[in-house]
Amino acid sequence: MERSVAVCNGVDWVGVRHPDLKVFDDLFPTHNGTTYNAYLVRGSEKTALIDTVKAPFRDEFLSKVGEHLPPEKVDIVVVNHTEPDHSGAVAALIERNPDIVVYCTKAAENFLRQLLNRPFNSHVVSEGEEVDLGGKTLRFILAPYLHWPDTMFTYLVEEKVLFPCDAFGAHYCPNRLFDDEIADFSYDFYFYFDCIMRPFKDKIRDAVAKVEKLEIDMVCPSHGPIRRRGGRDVIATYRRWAAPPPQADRPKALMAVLSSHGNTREMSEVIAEELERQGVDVQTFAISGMRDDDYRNALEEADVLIIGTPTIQRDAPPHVWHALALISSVTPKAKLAAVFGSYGWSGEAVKMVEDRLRGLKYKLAAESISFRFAPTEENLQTCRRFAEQVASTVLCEE
Ligand SMILES: Cc1cc2nc3c(=O)[nH]c(=O)nc-3n(C[C@H](O)[C@H](O)[C@H](O)COP(=O)(O)O)c2cc1C
Repeated sequence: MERSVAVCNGVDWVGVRHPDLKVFDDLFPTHNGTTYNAYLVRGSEKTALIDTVKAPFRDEFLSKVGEHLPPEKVDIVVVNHTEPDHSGAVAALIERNPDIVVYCTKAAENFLRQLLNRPFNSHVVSEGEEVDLGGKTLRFILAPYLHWPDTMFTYLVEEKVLFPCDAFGAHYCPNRLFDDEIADFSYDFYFYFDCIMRPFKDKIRDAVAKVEKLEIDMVCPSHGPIRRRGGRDVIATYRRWAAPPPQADRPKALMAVLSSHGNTREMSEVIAEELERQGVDVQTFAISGMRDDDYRNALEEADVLIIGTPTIQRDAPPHVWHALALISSVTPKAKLAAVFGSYGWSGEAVKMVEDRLRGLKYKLAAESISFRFAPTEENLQTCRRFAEQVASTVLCEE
């Protein structure tokens, strides 16, 4: 079994490696495995753990803690975030020491009640609150939605070390622990941001503003290498990746269209032309051939999302559902949408897409329109009025 690793004065890594993991949370591919990082901080009077590990790895984790002190002697376990890959061994700590105190946010305390399903001692922290372990001061920084509502960061004042849980992390399992000992892993660092953090760009900006003020020598995330060399850099990188969309002179419409026989496309062309005439820039994507990333970037700059879909097999086509599924993977600039399309006989798709957008908390900029097969001149005039209505709603929202 591996041993713990000294991080800095009074701090040891007591986490575990999971190099064989192929898919994290049954959701995200992890080509280079991951680590579940946990840290032991020892003051002259008290000892605290910062996060734990996934439950199946609890024995290895407890054995690493045991190199320093019996696990039942740990006074505090700081739960920066309750997701089971970090809180999975809290139950084992409570079993060994029912007096241990869980330091966490209010949301985390609520979540832990349902995750642990047993009584536990807790201390709900407030923004900037500190606990003195005896020459080692832990300060708590609330960072809600990075990436759950419960999240906070912990800062070790004397050593200038930030423990930001999932923020600034990476699913990457090298055989050494520190960034200055291993090869470049910037791809995995970005991939992690993209999968986990990107839907919360506004929250990232809030959290980054708080930690940028701190003196930082090291960033110790809960997954992947410890940043001994590039702590400040990763914070600046997050600031850049989470920047608000650039200011534009005219509002932007993202029009995503699928059209088997050209009927919905014909409608889209008239709608785009009218939107441009009304002062709205239009970026059109052919849904079936687009690159997801181009469309995701466009979602973060668009003032309105317009979906054009035919009805195929009494449904919207799978590519259209995929385009809708991608919305929750980013931070859309606006939650305004419109839907149109052609159909043959039953025409379910437009209404289904409209319902899905409402479920994603979008507001409709205009009443949806749909026509049978090839649009007539009259239908195309309705498309123009639809575009006028969309443009007027967008311009009012500006
Ligand atoms: C494979 C296939 C399945 C279809 N299934 C339906 C359907 O279930 N209900 C319906 O109203 N129209 C259905 N249609 C007809 C199309 O919705 C219609 O042709 C429409 O005008 C296509 O618009 P587009 O050219 O923009 O793709 C189907 C068309 C295709 C090619």
